[in-house]
Amino acid sequence: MIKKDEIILSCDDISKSYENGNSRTNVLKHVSIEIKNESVNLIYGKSGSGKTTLLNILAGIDKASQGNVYYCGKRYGSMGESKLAKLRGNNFGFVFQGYHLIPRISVEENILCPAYINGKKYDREYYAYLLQELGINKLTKKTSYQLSGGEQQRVAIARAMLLKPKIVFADEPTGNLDSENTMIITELFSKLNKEYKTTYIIVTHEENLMENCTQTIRIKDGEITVE
Ligand SMILES: Nc1ncnc2c1ncn2[C@@H]1O[C@H](COP(=O)(O)OP(=O)(O)OP(=O)(O)O)[C@@H](O)[C@H]1O
Repeated sequence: MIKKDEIILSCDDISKSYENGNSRTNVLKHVSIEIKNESVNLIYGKSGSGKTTLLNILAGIDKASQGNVYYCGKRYGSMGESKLAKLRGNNFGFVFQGYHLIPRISVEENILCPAYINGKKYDREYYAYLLQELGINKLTKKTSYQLSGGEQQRVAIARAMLLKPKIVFADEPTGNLDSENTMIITELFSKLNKEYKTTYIIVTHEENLMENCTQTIRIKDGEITVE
């Protein structure tokens, strides 16, 4: 049991279902989770088990059919859309499945996007540090068309980290990457967790993706399972 003041994010009895004509699919069933501040959390399960749906609801970019999500004790449902967008912009970083880079602008502009969108200054030294750590400093003038999958993923990760978010939500950040790229990324996550106290919520197919993770949330057919 985590102490109340140590919980940065939680959800309480979340369910999500989709109506399709006469049929109804229950994708998440009564999910309750507590995420400790400065922790590393894996959401692990098979394809179709509901991991992405859960991640998106925790990040406030999708809505549950039932139940509540709380950031530092504040309920998403009690905030309007613009307040929730502000909360996301100020506190969250996102690594989406499939990168979601903007195609026609440069790598540098892609990485700096969160600063432009949220009207925020960024730390230039830290930006250079991210480029160095991720091995993408020679790519900044290229566009995403000119990058390999692994390079695109590392750019997407630099973008997620730029504003030193309190929580990074990462959907399969190392999916389809080779072991070298996977190591670069998980080592950076561990470093930033220690140095900048970043909390991670990572969707993965790889149960042993990171050593020293705080908790592994196992999900099967939309339900949390304890093994
Ligand atoms: N908009 C939607 N309408 C209907 N069903 C949906 C919708 N979005 C997701 N689903 C279903 O919900 C289930 C869970 O999907 P989700 O993407 O959360 O799984 P996942 O565990 O992340 O899968 P993967 O590892 O393959 O990405 C799947 O069966 C999917 O088909």
